[in-house]
Amino acid sequence: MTSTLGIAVIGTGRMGADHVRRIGRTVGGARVVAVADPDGDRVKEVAAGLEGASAHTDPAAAIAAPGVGAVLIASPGPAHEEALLQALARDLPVLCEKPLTPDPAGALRVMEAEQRLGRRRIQVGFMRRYDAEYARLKELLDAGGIGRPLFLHCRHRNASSPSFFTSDMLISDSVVHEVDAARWLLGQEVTAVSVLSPRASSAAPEGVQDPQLVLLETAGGAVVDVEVFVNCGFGYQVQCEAVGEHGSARIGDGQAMVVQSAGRWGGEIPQDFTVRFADAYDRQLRGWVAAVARGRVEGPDAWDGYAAAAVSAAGLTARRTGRRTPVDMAERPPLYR
Ligand SMILES: NC(=O)C1=CN([C@@H]2O[C@H](COP(=O)(O)OP(=O)(O)OC[C@H]3O[C@@H](n4cnc5c(N)ncnc54)[C@H](O)[C@@H]3O)[C@@H](O)[C@H]2O)C=CC1
Ligand SMILES: O=C1[C@@H](O)[C@H](O)[C@@H](O)[C@H](O)[C@H]1O
Repeated sequence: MTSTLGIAVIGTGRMGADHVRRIGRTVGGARVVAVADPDGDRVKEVAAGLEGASAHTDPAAAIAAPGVGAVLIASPGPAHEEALLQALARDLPVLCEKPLTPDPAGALRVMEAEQRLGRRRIQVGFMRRYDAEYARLKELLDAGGIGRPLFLHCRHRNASSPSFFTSDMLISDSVVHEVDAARWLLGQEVTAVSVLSPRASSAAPEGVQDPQLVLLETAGGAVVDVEVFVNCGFGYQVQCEAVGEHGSARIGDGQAMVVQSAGRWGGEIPQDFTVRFADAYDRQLRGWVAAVARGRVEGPDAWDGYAAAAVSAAGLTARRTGRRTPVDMAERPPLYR
């Protein structure tokens, strides 16, 4: 007989509430048994839609609640470390939204705690790895379909940024996705970062440097450019073109349906990530639950989270100094090889 996995969801904002809905609707074999958010009204509202789930304002209490067999962390990045350490102290499997931690020092502490357990417990929510278009691009590159990759040209545009967004978060919260995608697609670590900042858009909130152009150099000699523009106004766009020695391949044009009518042609642009990456979030969650049922944790690991944080840290220095900044990366521990 298979048992149902009881999940504690930490943070019930946009992503936490979205994951709660997904667990209820599209993921079999699991249910939410506890939710936590310091915003008491919000957490009660989310719990009210769940049968038998307890609501907490203290994440530690949710993680320790009866029936919890796994933890999903969807609080803001700076709160991840504390919740991760609490979950690891109970030897629970975790799906942690990106970034694992915004800073490499925090990620190292988390990896140390996981290594003390001697087995993987953490999956990081780099959901692009579960997106059908990204998976096809990865397959093509792995098969040598366009030869040795030379460039990735990436665009990451949000219609608008939340009120708490800062210039640093364009790198540590947004470009962190491209950092992981580039490492995964190319199978190479990022070794240096440069950042160019054009005159800020008039749509950018006061004091926020938006957009930015982030350049990543990889150990294998590829170059990745990322335009990140989080107040572009027109919608959510994540595009990636790989250029290799024998060809190029591009994803993210979103042209599933092109309508021709009344002398015009066109399609729709999704307005946010919950639409563009809906299938990827589902596949990510199903994969995590299925692996946990087999006693395993798979997918992007804490090393991937650490590596992304180390690249983000170099990016923040590069932006502040205007200089190309080498990435300072620790040695990869055996658990993550
Ligand atoms: N994979 C993806 O595409 C996306 C990932 N994210 C990630 O999800 C996480 C949450 O982001 P959003 O839902 O957009 O933010 P949000 O601001 O909508 O929600 C965060 C929630 O966490 C709560 N919170 C604050 N401190 C907390 C703590 N110490 N413990 C528990 N809860 C706490 C807040 O009260 C709020 O309800 C972040 O790590 C973010 O980077 C966000 C958007 C998309
Ligand atoms: O992860 C996400 C957000 O946290 C981030 O702030 C957005 O820029 C990204 O597009 C989204 O996927």
